Amino acid sequence: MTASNAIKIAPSILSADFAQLGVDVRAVDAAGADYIHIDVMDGHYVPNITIGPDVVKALRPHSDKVFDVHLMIAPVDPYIEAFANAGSDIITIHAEAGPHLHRSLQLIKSLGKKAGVSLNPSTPESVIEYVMDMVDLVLVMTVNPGFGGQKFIPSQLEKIKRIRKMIDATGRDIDLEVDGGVNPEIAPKVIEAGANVLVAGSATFKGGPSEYANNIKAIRGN
Ligand SMILES: O=C(CO)[C@@H](O)[C@H](O)COP(=O)(O)O
Ligand SMILES: [Co+2]
Repeated sequence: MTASNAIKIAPSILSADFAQLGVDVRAVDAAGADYIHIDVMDGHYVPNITIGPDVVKALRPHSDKVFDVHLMIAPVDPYIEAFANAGSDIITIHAEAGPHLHRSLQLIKSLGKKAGVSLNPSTPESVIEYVMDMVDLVLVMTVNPGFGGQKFIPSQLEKIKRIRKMIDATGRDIDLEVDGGVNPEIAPKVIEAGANVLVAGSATFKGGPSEYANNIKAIRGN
């Protein structure tokens, strides 16, 4: 395995202590996180409300790690620039949320950010066929979006395998990220299927700050 396809762990701060998010971002950074996964929910596209661009901006000075911003917003286009300006490195949108996927990806790229597309468990991989030349990351949701702490949906392993083939066929360095219910037992299965970025919320933050490094190590499998 080369450095470019080494496994990356992206703690989802949805499971952090919201009363001291900056402290928890520093803690997972120091504990070995590769990306900081930030779940943005609008109470419309998903049945939960989390954080906005001002919070991303406030967190930015707390870590130099990649800010992997997962936007669960519809329509998402009016908010992309604010999240870019807030310090996002990767901006991931849901395939159906733009509402025009190609246009949304063009916007993200025009702002100089890496662009990701997220697929819900019921969304087929065919929706990304004609935008593969624009994406830097494909996110496979292995739970329905909206909440942390849900159970991994095994049917998504086949989708991960198919997307790995689509990515390899491009010859480009595109992250294949898996999000939802990932823990040390599930991690080897999604890696085997072809994922290289593992989001983990509850499995990273369980047990409190003294456990973050052990938890990340256990998910990474070393
Ligand atoms: O985007 C989402 C949920 O919509 C995720 O990022 C979850 O927050 C991951 O949490 P765990 O399933 O790992 O607890
Ligand atoms: Co997420």
